[in-house]
Amino acid sequence: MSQTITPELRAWIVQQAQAGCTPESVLQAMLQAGWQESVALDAMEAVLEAHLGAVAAQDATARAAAARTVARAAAGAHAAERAVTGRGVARPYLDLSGSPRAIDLGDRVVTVHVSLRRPRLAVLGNLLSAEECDALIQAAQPRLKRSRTVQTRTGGEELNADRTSDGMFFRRGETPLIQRIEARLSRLVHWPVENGEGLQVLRYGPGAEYKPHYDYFDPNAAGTARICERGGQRVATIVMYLNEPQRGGGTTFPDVGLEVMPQRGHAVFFAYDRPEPATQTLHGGAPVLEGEKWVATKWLREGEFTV
Ligand SMILES: O=C(O)CCC(=O)C(=O)O
Ligand SMILES: [Fe+2]
Repeated sequence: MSQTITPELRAWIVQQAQAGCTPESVLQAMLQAGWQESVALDAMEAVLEAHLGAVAAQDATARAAAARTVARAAAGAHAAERAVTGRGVARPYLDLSGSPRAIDLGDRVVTVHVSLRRPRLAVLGNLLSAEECDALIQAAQPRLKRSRTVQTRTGGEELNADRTSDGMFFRRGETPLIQRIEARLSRLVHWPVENGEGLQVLRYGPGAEYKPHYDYFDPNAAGTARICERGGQRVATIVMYLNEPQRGGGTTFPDVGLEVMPQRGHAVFFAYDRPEPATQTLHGGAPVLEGEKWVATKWLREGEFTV
């Protein structure tokens, strides 16, 4: 069957939500009708969120009650997704309900440029100031070494031919600047500072790249259990751009043909609620063609990452 969201399907989903049907039962009905699970979940979320937006634009009296019902259903769609996929736990997320152009984090107003459902991804602007970017580069520069990647085969670290950048890690909370940025990221994605790994800074020279990879640890690799003793799996990534190479160096997402261009102070957030390719979070740093590229990466774990 065709897996597109028709106007009839939209109307039916909204009707079910307004009639008080549980999101689980709506989802079950869609699965029985032959919908693929991921498409059904996307459809439910998309329709309910869009409906919520439309309701908010209508007159005030009808608005409040209808919005409450549909908001409950939209929240339920997330819950249904977690139930169906065996994920009973919270994950880092951006609050993009109502399609905001900007998110006020208290000390900074971050702009929202692109949001994607699958992979769960957002491109953000103004996450770091130019001064913060420069300060991170300055502090990282003397500590750079050829990048190593965590080796899931053994649980140790090794040089990796797929990754030709230089890198270093700050300790979590290492300096007031790092503390400020970590607290901001925590507010952005509703995730405890303690669940974050130390901030990693990478420098790519001309020709350097990071071939497409997943940030989660391969569940089938022998070393993964050991790595996950400290904080569990990785569940989300925030890549922050600290400068702008002249050409090349975008962050690519081959499953969806997306390339995010490095802009100083901007960032790409993506989340993977299970360690599976179905999350479509395969990504890489494309070769830098001219100039240098600097990024800071924050990896978020399921639980507290002990430093
Ligand atoms: O450099 C990039 O654009 C991507 C970096 C990355 O994938 C990572 O640090 O895990
Ligand atoms: Fe990565």
